[in-house]
Amino acid sequence: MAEKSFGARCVEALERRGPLCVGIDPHDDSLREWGLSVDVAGAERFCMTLVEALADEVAVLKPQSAFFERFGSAGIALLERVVQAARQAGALVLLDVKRGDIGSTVRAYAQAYLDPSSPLAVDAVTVSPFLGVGSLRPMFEMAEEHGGGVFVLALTSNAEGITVQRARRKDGRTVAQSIIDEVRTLNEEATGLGSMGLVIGATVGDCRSQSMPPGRQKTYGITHTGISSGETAHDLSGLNGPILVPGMGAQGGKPSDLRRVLGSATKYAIPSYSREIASQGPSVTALRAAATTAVEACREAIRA
Ligand SMILES: O=c1ccn([C@@H]2O[C@H](COP(=O)(O)O)[C@@H](O)[C@H]2O)c(=O)[nH]1
Repeated sequence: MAEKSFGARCVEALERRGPLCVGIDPHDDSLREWGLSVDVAGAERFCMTLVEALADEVAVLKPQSAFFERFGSAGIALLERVVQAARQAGALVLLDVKRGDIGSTVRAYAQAYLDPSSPLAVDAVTVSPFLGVGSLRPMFEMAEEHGGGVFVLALTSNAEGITVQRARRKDGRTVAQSIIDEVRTLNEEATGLGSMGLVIGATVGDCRSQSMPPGRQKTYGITHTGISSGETAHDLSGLNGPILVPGMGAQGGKPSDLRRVLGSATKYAIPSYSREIASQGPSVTALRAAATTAVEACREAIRA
């Protein structure tokens, strides 16, 4: 049993370091922009420079597993080194790996990422709920047991997600809302912030805001079918979990979107930038300055 839950560690990190996650995505283009070779050696230089610049200042670092997996076993070995270096320097590491499968297989994924004895153990992972949130139970259990966190995709930042995530169920809720509701239930017993989070892109529609005029609120009832494409009207009240907010920067999301998309749940938002911050490298000083600018803008937007 871990000493502290991921929720508690997340609160501490966000309070001490500010609301920011920086993605470690060794894209071909990013490697070239830094004058690096598009291979494991180039990716290693890229990732370790980001770790050197940011791991002792930024609350959460988020390696994107795909960019490592593409190099085969050498890429996975690099991912292990990056995770270890980032955690040693004090950042929480959220592995963006979006796993999901039948429960018995999810258990193996949970062992891979959330069992502290695994070579690839991280603080938290992203998971895909599209085989049913219930199929992810072994991941939630492993997280509870070892103080890990799980971020469930609900409203992703890409436009293609809309057709699936905003589809309406027979009970009138969107698929996304039903995922949000299941994650809310998982956090019900938590003392302090729960460890089960959501992924909600900065580019999605407005949440169901308590500050909306009453006349407008009515249109967001669960049986309503006329929500425009700009309003997902998701209800995050009582979630009591952290929310990873990708889509910031390169995909067009801005700090001023946080309130619109998350409403009062903005308190535990973790806005996430990958390419935009990396584009300021390879200078360590410039990377730090970019992270400082981003965290200050997000902090200000969350406070507003
Ligand atoms: O809804 C989602 C979920 C995950 N991502 C991931 O975040 C980064 C975004 O990179 P940028 O360079 O900041 O656009 C990337 O790893 C995605 O796989 C997301 O974009 N949207």
